[in-house]
Amino acid sequence: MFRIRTHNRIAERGLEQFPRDFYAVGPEVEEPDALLLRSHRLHDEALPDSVVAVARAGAGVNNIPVDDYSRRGIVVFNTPGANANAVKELVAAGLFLGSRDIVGGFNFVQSLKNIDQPNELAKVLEAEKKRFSGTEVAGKTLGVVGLGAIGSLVANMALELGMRVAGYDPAISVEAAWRLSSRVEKMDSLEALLSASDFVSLHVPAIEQTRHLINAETLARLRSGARLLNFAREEIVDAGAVTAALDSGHLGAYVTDFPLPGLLGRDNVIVLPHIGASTREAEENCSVMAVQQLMDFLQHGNIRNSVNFPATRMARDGAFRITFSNDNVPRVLGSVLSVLADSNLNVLDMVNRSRGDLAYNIIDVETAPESGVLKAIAGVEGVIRVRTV
Ligand SMILES: NC(=O)C1=CN([C@@H]2O[C@H](COP(=O)(O)OP(=O)(O)OC[C@H]3O[C@@H](n4cnc5c(N)ncnc54)[C@H](O)[C@@H]3O)[C@@H](O)[C@H]2O)C=CC1
Ligand SMILES: O=C(O)CCC(=O)C(=O)O
Repeated sequence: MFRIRTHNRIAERGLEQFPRDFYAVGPEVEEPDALLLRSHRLHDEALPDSVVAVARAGAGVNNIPVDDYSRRGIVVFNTPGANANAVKELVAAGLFLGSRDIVGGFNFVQSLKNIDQPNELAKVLEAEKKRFSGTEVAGKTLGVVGLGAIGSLVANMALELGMRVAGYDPAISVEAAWRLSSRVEKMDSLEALLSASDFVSLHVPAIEQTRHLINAETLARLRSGARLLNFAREEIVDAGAVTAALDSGHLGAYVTDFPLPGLLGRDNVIVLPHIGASTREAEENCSVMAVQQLMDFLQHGNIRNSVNFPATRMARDGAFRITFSNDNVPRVLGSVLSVLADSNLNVLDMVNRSRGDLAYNIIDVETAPESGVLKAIAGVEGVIRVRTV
């Protein structure tokens, strides 16, 4: 029986893939083998010793202490691209919310609910509508910072709206580069992108290197009146610097999915309650992908879409399987193979992959390994965690 503890609302379409005869799943599950969550924050929360994997049904993993878990051999998964279209569509809305006073106009019309004569209503609307005029996005330049799963879709979408698009991503993946239209102008630096853009949309992960990427200095590079969209994460933007730039008029508007008290109640700030990925389709995609990855890992030891361990997969034909993670240093694999040889276990197949400081191994053996063998493997210097699956 595998035990999965869930946090947040995980779409049923994924959860129903767990065969219930050998999976216990739910928020109250004790001694879980794995956690399945969305934005639930795991920093400062004790992790049960039983956990071997954490699956994030979504893209960002800044709610998970990945470095700490890596040292403990806990495999962290995410679901790359599964919610990208949902975010792209909300960014499209964000562009229009930032360029036309849709929110002001909507609130104004709502405030007229006590006028019951159509003629009188029409008169007030005609007299006041000039207060809510805006600009068009067509012909303007959108700068996209981060051209991964979401940024590349946003860039291509903006071209379809008739915008010019500039992109900046010093570590763009081959896959994202293939997706990107050749009409997107590649910028050499963030500063160059900011000074060329009327709108800027952020699509980078929240990591140490991107904390306050947008600050007083970088905001100063923006064209006067430019609009900033942040559907990535709160910490990428220095909110104090943004409010100062809004107050001075240098920044025309801030549209974000990440509310903070100082941002609320301002005319030129549009704040949404982190709903970028809140569509039925995205929630289902993320849930299905996360569940499939977890099951493949728990039942077969295969790793796909992990943010800390190397992708590792080996076909299975009924053999007994041992998996182990280790520090990526010489002699660990050799010592483990010696343990197997000393125990008369015949190796049928094996795979060894590394990523940075970590390595992961799948070894199929002909006969069932006894618990003493697993203990001996765990005792090899550099081995982090051992399982039989
Ligand atoms: N509002 C919401 O509900 C959602 C927000 N997100 C946020 O969006 C972020 C991006 O998501 P994806 O596009 O799926 O991730 P991704 O991993 O596919 O793309 C991120 C891209 O940012 C680039 N990058 C990293 N540091 C950079 C820097 N300093 N300057 C420029 N580019 C840089 C990377 O090379 C990569 O290509 C997530 O990490 C998450 O924080 C994701 C999904 C939903
Ligand atoms: O699960 C959610 O609603 C948040 C999605 C998100 O922010 C992400 O995937 O990074």
